[in-house]
Amino acid sequence: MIRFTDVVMRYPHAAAPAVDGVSFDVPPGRITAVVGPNGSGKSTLVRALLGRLPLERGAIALDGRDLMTMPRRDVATQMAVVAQREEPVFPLPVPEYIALGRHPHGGPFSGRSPEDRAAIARAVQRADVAAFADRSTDQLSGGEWQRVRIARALAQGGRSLVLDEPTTFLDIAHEMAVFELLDALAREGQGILLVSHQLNLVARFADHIVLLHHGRIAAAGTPAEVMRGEVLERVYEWPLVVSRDPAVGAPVLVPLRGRGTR
Ligand SMILES: Nc1ncnc2c1ncn2[C@@H]1O[C@H](COP(=O)(O)OP(=O)(O)OP(=O)(O)O)[C@@H](O)[C@H]1O
Repeated sequence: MIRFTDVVMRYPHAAAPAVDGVSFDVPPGRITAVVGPNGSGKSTLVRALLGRLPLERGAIALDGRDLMTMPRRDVATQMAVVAQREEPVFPLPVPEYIALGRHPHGGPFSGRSPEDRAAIARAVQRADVAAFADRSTDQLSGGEWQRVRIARALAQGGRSLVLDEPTTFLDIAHEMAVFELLDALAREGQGILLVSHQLNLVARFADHIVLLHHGRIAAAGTPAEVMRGEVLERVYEWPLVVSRDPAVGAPVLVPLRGRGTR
């Protein structure tokens, strides 16, 4: 489980914190989604998990241990992260890139043990990237690269999986496949932390939604509790309505045309 407790984060020389007093849990067996407008602090929380930015205040615990002082290799065996952006410094064959996910688990031959090979094969199958196995990472479309990065995180394994906008660049079928995959992983017991702008899909798949606004939690709870028109309209500063989609039985947000017109 990942636990954020009163987390405050500030970029160097910034007047205001990017994350300001945020507390929530990412328990096993659940999809916890963090949503909010551009610049609301979502990726900054992920940067903390990656150890890229220190906390000004508060704490982040990973399965009860202080994440900020844990050896990064220990962190990597328990939590896999698909960051928002990542360009490989040099091209790698796709299977070798995915095998990097096994690196924290072993020594110099990591990626080659029977256990590693099984984890990699399963990740390739679940992320549906077998078709790119003979390519290198610089020969992929944006969506294909995204899926290969998800495969690397699945190969890495661990009890927690963190994904920052994993369906950017994906077409409808592959986007749905990723949400279905996250749902399956959660039902198998993984704790999923998902940052996404896809509010309607989040409302269908997430168990718990944390809505950030200017670095603070504007609302948190079940999709029905957070997907309320007046809350979302205030946070996103755009006229919208929230209704219930009879086809899928989940709240659905419809942005309206033009500011102030209904
Ligand atoms: N490297 C940085 N240096 C200074 N300020 C930054 C830096 N990265 C982000 N910020 C600021 O911190 C705040 C939170 O940014 P963050 O990237 O966490 O937003 P976000 O919610 O992930 O947005 P988006 O939806 O656009 O990805 C914003 O005000 C942003 O301008």
